[in-house]
This record gives sequence, structure tokens and C-alpha cells, in this order.
Amino acid sequence: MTTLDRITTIKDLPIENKRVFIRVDFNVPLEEENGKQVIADDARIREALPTIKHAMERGARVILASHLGRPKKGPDPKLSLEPVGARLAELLGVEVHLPDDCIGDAAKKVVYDLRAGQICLLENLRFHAEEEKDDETFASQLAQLCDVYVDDAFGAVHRAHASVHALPKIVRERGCGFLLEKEIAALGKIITNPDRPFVAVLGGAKVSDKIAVLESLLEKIDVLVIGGAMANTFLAAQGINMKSSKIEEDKLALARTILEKAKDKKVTVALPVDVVVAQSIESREGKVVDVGSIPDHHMALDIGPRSLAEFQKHFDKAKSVFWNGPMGLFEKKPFSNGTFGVARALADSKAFTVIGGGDSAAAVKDAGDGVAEKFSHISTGGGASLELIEGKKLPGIEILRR
Ligand SMILES: Nc1ncnc2c1ncn2[C@@H]1O[C@H](COP(=O)(O)OP(=O)(O)O)[C@@H](O)[C@H]1O
Ligand SMILES: O=C(OP(=O)(O)O)[C@H](O)COP(=O)(O)O
Ligand SMILES: [Mg+2]
Repeated sequence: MTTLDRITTIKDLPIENKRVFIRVDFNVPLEEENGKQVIADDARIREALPTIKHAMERGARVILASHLGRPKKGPDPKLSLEPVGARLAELLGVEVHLPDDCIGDAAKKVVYDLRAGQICLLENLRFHAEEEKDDETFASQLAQLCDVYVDDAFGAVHRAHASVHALPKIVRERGCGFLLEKEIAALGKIITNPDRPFVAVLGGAKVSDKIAVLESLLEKIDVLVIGGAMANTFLAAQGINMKSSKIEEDKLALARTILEKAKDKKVTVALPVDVVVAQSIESREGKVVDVGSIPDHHMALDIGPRSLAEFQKHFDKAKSVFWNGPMGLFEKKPFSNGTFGVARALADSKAFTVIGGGDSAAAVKDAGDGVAEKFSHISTGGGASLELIEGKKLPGIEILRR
């Protein structure tokens, strides 16, 4: 079981007057409004506040660092952390300094000028390809900025990336923040000893990342409910023509293996029987069709009402539910019913319900008044909580141990 054994918490780290690098997960969902990037849900910023405030109050010179999105090649103004810095400044009521690069002279200038209790937010770590390569030279450039390393980026601890892995490897004074502690404590029960039946609900768009997790997840669960873009690949793997839907062609064989393995393990798999389709993600309305009857040039963008009713039957019997990944393109109204329907169904269920993921967490908050509050735990990490439940050791946690 994952515990925080031999991991120092920020409370016990010598941070007074020190330069303290806090890795946060400020990878917030964004919406474009009149050509500007606007934060759709600031939960990941709010959840990091206890650690940030603690460091400021103890007179640390605080250096926050995060990734945002998946920039393809170098700096991308649409994925700048600038709006995040502005929101953070509002929430804290202090100035947040924003160097325009996370390493080099731009960063050094801002960081070395910080006084005790002051705070800066480095620009998107992924503007450097070295971040995702866990590059040691890049990590040593980040290390030049700080004396102490704190990881509070729960949503990114499953990534062996430079700011999560190579950097803490070389900073002797290292530990975790309050959010990481809180997440591990809250997820503990569902990781080690979930009440059964245990239902996992998987959706979302990060199919190639998350499909591999399903194979070992089958060892832990009784029912696997699949929706969202994840379901498209599984339906295609069963020979259904998904037409223009988003499919991961190179994962079809793996999807078949998972379905076979589920049969062997007597894990029930529920896939959509109907979907909401449209010709493009910009379409203003969708049409409900059976999965076998998707019209040419149409793509599946949500689960349909019959699927929701089928999924509900599994939720009614569940004692524990873990959900990661929306059931469709819920950000657009015509394709939100499946996700909001599952959210409402789980909110009303008697099971221990955990939802994880930046987008999933945002979705339950949009699902209606009082829905989010009825979940037992809303985790800031999707992939991270999924891999913890799967039983994996996560690089960002393991590297913090003494
Ligand atoms: N059928 C679909 N087609 C296109 N996008 C989808 C579909 N289903 C889900 N999505 C998208 O998946 C995204 C979230 O995926 P992911 O990041 O894996 O979830 P989370 O952040 O909760 O872990 C959402 O932006 C949603 O619009
Ligand atoms: O948003 C995140 O994960 P999630 O979408 O699984 O919740 C994390 O910030 C990790 O991002 P990544 O999957 O681009 O490495
Ligand atoms: Mg996401």
C-alpha cells in the first residue's frame, strides 16, 4: 500500500527564509473566451493554498512550478501560466511574480529577488521538452533556484518528469505538501480495502495513457464501466464501426486482451449501447443512435440515455465507486447529459464514491447544485489516483522517501 512512510512533510522541513520550490499541479481546465484563455475550474489552485500559505507564513521564499496542458513544441502563449498566476494572486491577496521562463536568467532574476514570504510562479515547465524526458541537466537548472523541494502536485506524481522526479533526486531537503498528504489519506481505503462490489468508471480522452492501467485494475474491481472516448476504442475493438469517432487504432489489440481478461477474472464490463453523435465537435446538437448505427461522417461524443440506465444498475449495487474521465465532451452542452447523469447517479448512490481528474472534478461541479458535495472524495488527480488504485508505485512519491 502506498503510504507516506519516510517522507518528510513540509511542516518538518527547514523552510524559514529558504528558497522553497513547490511543485504544484496547476494544470487547470481552460476555456477560450473571445480569444482569451479563461480558467474553467480553479480547484487545483485552491487545493494547493494550504501548502503555499504555510510556506509564506513561515517566511519561505516560495517558487511555484507546474505544467499546463501538453504543449507540442516550445512555448505556446495559449498554455502560459499567466492566467493561473493572476487567479492565485486574487486568492492569496498578494502579488505573484511571474518570470517568463522556468529556468535561466529570467527565472533567476525573479527568484533571487524574492524576500521572505514572497512568492513567484515559474512559466510552464513543459515549454522545455526536457521536462517530460526527466532530463537531469534541466533538473539541475531548476535546482539552482532552490534550497528545499516540496511536492504537492498530486495530479502529476505518476509522471517521471524532471520537476517531479529528477529534481527531488538531487535536492537533499525534500518532502511533501498538505495536498499530497490529504489525497493519500483520502484514497487509502479505496486503494487497500474497498467495500464490494467495487465499480470503476473510466472515460475521458487520455486513452493511450490510461488503457494500460485497466489490465491490472481488473485484479482489484468487480465491474468496469467504460464511457467517453475510452469506450470508442473498446467498441471498435469489438468490430463496431465507430465512423469518425476518436479511436486509438494501435490500442485495439490491447482493448481485446482486456475484454478477454475481464471474462477470465469474472469482472463485468459495461460499454455504451447507445451514443450521442454529431458531425463535428462544434455541432450545436447531437443525435442519439445505437452504437451499431452511427451514420457516416458522425462521431460519438457522449453516451446515450439507454447506456446511462444500464450503468445506473451497476451503481445501484455498488459499495465503492471510483470514477475517472468524463463520459463525453461535457464542456459542450449537447454532449454533457451522459457525464452529468452519471454524476447525479453517483451523488445519490449509497456507495463510497471517489472521483478523480482535473476535468472529471470540474464536470461534477457543473452537474448541478449539491452534486459535488455528495461525493465521498474529489481527487485532484485522474491518472495519478487511477495508478495508485491499480497498485503501482508512483515515481513522484517514491523519490521523496528517505
Ligand atoms: N467521446 C469523446 N470525444 C471527445 N472528447 C471526449 C470524449 N469523452 C470525453 N472527452 C474529453 O475528455 C476530456 C477529459 O479527459 P481526461 O483528461 O482523461 O480526464 P480527467 O482530467 O478527468 O482525468 C474532457 O475534456 C472531455 O471533453
Ligand atoms: O491533468 C492531469 O491528469 P488527469 O487529466 O488524469 O487528471 C495532470 O495534470 C497530469 O497531466 P498529463 O496527463 O498531461 O501528464
Ligand atoms: Mg484531464
